[in-house]
Order: sequence, then structure tokens, then C-alpha cells
Amino acid sequence: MKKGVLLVNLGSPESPTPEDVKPYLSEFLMDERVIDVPLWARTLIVKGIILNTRPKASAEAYKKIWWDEGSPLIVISERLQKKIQQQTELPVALAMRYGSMTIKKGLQELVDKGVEDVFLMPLYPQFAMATTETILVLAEEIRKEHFPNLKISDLKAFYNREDYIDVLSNSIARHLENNPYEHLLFSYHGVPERHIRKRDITKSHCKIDKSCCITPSPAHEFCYRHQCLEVTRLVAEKLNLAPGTYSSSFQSRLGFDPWLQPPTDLTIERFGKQGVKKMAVVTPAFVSDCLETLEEIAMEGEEIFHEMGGKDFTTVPCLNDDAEFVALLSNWINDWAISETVTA
Ligand SMILES: C=CC1=C(C)c2cc3[nH]c(cc4nc(cc5[nH]c(cc1n2)c(C)c5CCC(=O)O)C(CCC(=O)O)=C4C)c(C)c3C=C
Ligand SMILES: [Fe+2]
Ligand SMILES: [Fe+2]
Repeated sequence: MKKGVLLVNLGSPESPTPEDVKPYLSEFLMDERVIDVPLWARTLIVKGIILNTRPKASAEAYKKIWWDEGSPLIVISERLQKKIQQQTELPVALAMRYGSMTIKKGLQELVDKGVEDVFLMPLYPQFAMATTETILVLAEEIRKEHFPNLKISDLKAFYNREDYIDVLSNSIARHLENNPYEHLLFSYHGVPERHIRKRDITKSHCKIDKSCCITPSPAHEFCYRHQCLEVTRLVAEKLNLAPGTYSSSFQSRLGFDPWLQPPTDLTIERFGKQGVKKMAVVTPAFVSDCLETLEEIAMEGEEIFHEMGGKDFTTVPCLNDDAEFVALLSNWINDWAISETVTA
């Protein structure tokens, strides 16, 4: 069976204008795994409330980070795909969960090259209903409807793989080598607490308290909070970070439901107020720099820190198309190809 690879990231609007941001946000937020309420309520919240004001504000934010070549998230993902393609003989395609670079087009591109067996790689280190799950479910729907003979296997959340933690830790160490900091904040994209409880396969483990995420449980296979906190713990261990010099927080809250705590903006504010002068932020829920890292953290976060009296605010770039990250993903692809060949 001819094999191929499909990398999938989140997606971005076509341009940083309210006209293009609106349909993108509509597709994104009308996803039942992102705003997970009944259709009538989701329609009311998204189309009746959010889409009336957010596209304009969001477009302004996108304008601040947009590159000549396009959305950073898309451009970086394309660079990653090209570099991985240089490391493997298998065809490697790229798709986005939302927007014009659809998963259907990505699968079609592979099928047109004769591929019958696809390794689907959601570009997220941690599992979340709103990211990995929505990609897998949609890919399966598309497969059934359009490519019934295609075999698809997927890359599992890789948050705790030793080789990934090594690559992430090396990148952090490299970027902070000449930027001494008093506190390193690991800021992850947030999700509503409800999402964590919904995917608790034990139905009772996830209390979202101080101990549940550090108490071993099968629930952790689908617990975004556990997986984020594990990345922090494993990197801290690898880099030998002293207790008290690092912590985790969750950013980008939307709406009024309880989201994972503590919020990044208030955490940065607190450090500034407490007299921390040099702080660094790393964002390991994102593999590609995007609006949430370049604007919300590097611009807004820095502004908050300075307003509270902080001085040096350093952001560690995402892994993007870092050579070690390219090698890591390429190794996983080649390992998958070999194991599939052996078991076929
Ligand atoms: C890293 C994983 C992500 C999770 C988990 C996630 C959950 C999530 N997001 C929203 C709402 C928005 N997110 C937006 C942007 C955005 N989100 C992610 C990743 C995750 N989201 C990325 C990579 C980006 C940036 C995309 C880009 O083009 O650069 C936005 C749009 C921007 C804005 O208006 O703020 C919204 C809205 C929810 C509700 C949610 C949880 C369930
Ligand atoms: Fe998001
Ligand atoms: Fe937990």
C-alpha cells in the first residue's frame, strides 16, 4: 500500500479583514467540539453575539501580526511541511481544520499521488476535544464519504514523549541562554473546564483541583489539563528548573463559563506587581507561532508586564520549522512507515 502523510493545523482567516475573519470564526466557533452546546444555543452565541463584534476586533489583532506572505500560522506550517518533505520519500500534504486548506483537499492531494495509507498528524502536542478530536472526527467523516478505501492512522498526543520533551527543552534553553529570567511561565491555550470533564473516560477522576492531574489515571489519555501540566513538569525536570521559578497558566479565554485556571494575563499582571523584573513565556500548546502567541502573549502580555513595573519580557518562539522539530516529526513518520510495513 502506498503511504503518505497529512499534517493538520488549526487554520487562519484568508486575510486580516473583518470580511475574511467573520466566515473563519463562524466555521471555527460553530464546531460542536469548540463551542459544545446544543445547536440552537451555539447559533445564538456565535451568530447572534460573537460574530457581531469579534471579527472587527480580531481583524485588528491579526493585522498587527500578519506577514507579507500571509498568516504566520499558515506560512510556518507550509515551511514545516516543505522541510519534512525533504526528509522523507513519502508524499507529505498539509491541511487546516478551518478555512480554505481543507482536510478533504489534503486527502485528495495524497490520493491523486496514489496514496492508500495515510498517517494523519494533528499538529498539537496535547489532546483536546477542540483540536485533535475535531480533526480526527472530520477526517473520518470525509474518508467514509469520499475515500472509503483509504486507510488512515493517526499520531497520538505526543506531550510526554521523551524525544519531544528533549526538542522543546533544547529550544527553550537555546532561546533563554542570553535572556536570564526570574520566572518562566508556560502559557497554554485554555479550554472550558467542562471540556475536561466531558472527556473523562472514568467519569469521576477529573476534579480539576490540585491533585487530580498528578494522580495517575486512565483519564489522562484525554485530559488536556494533565497533558499541559505534564509538559511543564517534564521540561522543568529536563532543564533542572528550580521550584518557584516556573509555573503554568492558560490563555485566550472566550465567554463566561469557567475555563482552566490560572489565566495567563492575570498571572503576568501578578508577577509584575510582585516585583518580578525579568520574565519569559513559552507557549507549548502551539507548535506554530500564531495570533495567540505573537499578539496575545508577545504584544499584550508584554504590555501588561511593563504596566505593572516589569522590565524584560522574553517570549520563546514555538517550535515552528526548527531543525530538531523537523527531524523529530520526520523520524516519527519514518517509524510509522516501517511499523506499518512490518505489520502489513
Ligand atoms: C492550541 C490549541 C487550541 C485550543 C485547545 C483552542 C481552543 C479554543 N479556541 C477558542 C477560540 C478561539 N481561538 C482562536 C485562535 C486560535 N486558537 C488556537 C489554538 C487552540 N484553540 C490557535 C492556534 C489560534 C490562532 C489562529 C491563527 O490564525 O493564528 C480564536 C480566533 C482569534 C480571536 O478572535 O481571538 C478564537 C475565537 C475556543 C472557544 C476554544 C475552546 C474550546
Ligand atoms: Fe483557540
Ligand atoms: Fe486532572
